[in-house]
Amino acid sequence: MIAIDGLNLNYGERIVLRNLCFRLGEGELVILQGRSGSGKSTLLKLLYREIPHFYGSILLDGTCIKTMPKHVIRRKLGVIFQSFELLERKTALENVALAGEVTGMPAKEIASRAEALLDRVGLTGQENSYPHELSGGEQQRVAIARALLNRPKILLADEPTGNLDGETAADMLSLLKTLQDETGMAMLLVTHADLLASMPEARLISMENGRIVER
Ligand SMILES: Nc1ncnc2c1ncn2[C@@H]1O[C@H](COP(=O)(O)OP(=O)(O)OP(=O)(O)O)[C@@H](O)[C@H]1O
Repeated sequence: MIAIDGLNLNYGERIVLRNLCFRLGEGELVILQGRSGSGKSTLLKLLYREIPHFYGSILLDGTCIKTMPKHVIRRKLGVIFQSFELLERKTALENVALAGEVTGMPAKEIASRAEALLDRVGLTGQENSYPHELSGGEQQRVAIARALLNRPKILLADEPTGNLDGETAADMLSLLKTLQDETGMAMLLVTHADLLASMPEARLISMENGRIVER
């Protein structure tokens, strides 16, 4: 589903990714670790095209991502961030709905999917709350619902529990794992947390010297 070969990326003089190769298969769960500043977020940003320029090859379902319109990538890839990144002036439901608006989904379908997803992540009754009225864990649940609205085949999660306390973080990871099992999507999870115990089936990789190393 994702095939990366010979990926190189510099920020000025700083070489971040060097000749990186990586494969993510259908339904696979991969945990990416590595030192701060090693390039983990950069790799995810390249995948969802927040960073448009790079040297090398990134294929998504066999197609080079440089040739794919952004809305097509958004349909294939869901993304969750450490800082949730919800729009403050929009309600939980509106934040989730946005993901369907950018990919051109019909309004009726957006509404029914968004409500079902908020329900699924445990936010029934809070559809009309604004982000500042929600706890960190609840905001991350909204972000998860938003990431799943387009039923992506791949979920990218960049430190999704970094801003949550230990217990809430564990709940969030268990929710992500359950949703992954239910949907069959692949998941690439960047995290510092020690998850081996809670996700024993995960493939563990790390970013070292600009490359991916299997662990
Ligand atoms: N926009 C940018 N301009 C210049 N340098 C950048 C930019 N973004 C990231 N970097 C640098 O690229 C390197 C990799 O950053 P990246 O955020 O990918 O690391 P990371 O592994 O995700 O780190 P962390 O675990 O701390 O989030 C770092 O040295 C960082 O300072």
